[in-house]
Amino acid sequence: MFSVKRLVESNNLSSIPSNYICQTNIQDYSIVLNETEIIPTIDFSQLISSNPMERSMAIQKLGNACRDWGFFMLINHGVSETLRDEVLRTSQCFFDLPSEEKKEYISEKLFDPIRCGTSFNLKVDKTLYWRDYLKCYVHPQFDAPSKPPGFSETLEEYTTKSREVIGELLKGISLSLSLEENYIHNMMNVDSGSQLLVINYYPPCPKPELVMGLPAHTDHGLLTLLMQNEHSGLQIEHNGKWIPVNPVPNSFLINTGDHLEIITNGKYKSIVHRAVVMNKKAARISVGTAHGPTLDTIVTPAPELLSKDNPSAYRGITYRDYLQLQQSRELARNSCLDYIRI
Ligand SMILES: O=C(O)CCC(=O)C(=O)O
Ligand SMILES: [Fe+2]
Repeated sequence: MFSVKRLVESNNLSSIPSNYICQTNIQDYSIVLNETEIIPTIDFSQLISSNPMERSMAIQKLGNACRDWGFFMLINHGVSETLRDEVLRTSQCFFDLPSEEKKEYISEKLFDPIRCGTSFNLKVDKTLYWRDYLKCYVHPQFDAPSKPPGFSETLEEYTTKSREVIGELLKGISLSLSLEENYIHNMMNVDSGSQLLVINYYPPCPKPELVMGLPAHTDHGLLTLLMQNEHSGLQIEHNGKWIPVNPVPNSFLINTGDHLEIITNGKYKSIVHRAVVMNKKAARISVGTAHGPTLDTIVTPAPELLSKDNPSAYRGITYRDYLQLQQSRELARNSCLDYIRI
């Protein structure tokens, strides 16, 4: 399999092949950083609290985080550290498998249930990105590689738990918009919705400042739930600056996706983020689950949120067509949302 991990392991790399050198990366670095900015933290236990006062305050905080940041850390979510560690450990084992054993999963077909590959989309990428990936659709039907032992079972348990967490967050988000608790669930067919697991593997790099793990982009779907191993690399764009994210241990990172932006008619914007490579010695692993509607759902702004002063700003499009649109283009900060904006 064509992979950055193999490239790094097979050559004693001291220089970076020219097709990986990212032109914009270095100058981009100059706008990085303002560590004093405080990324919001949401306490999941308060969001599901039986104390109405506590819950309503948490919902308000959640709404503010979605409106002002499109990004927050989630603590006290109830997913055990053991399970998270096992996901990371078995993911490493998957990427360590000999190429022969991963061959059957190599695919660039968007709707193949299991796909592994490198960069973003080799058909359209002008520069190659310093990441290998495994993507599996885990809902409504669960699919995952049968190797290494225990991988599939661990992923099934983890992705079920992450769906439960996202389900509660979406209830809180509906309420934060003064909609009925199950509004987004019903409108987006969330219970039978699509969930895509993406495991990113960023190998060590001798000159990390020259490459990019994933360029600036937004995620499709309603919400993405992300965790990572001990190495950093995620940056989010906030008020025109790149903010490096150093997650609180054991927290999840949650970001709003394009489809939450559509249904809220732009109130909760899909956040631009990217993954830089920072490590010369160790690999970074991040595990994301993107939660969306069913593929056939036509996503439009919620009529309840529209008015004469706030007319619909997005054309309706099925989730399937949107995914196809995203895959046909380079990954870019100007998300496919530009294409459906009215
Ligand atoms: O690796 C990360 O932290 C971010 C990954 C990401 O943005 C993605 O998979 O869409
Ligand atoms: Fe992303």
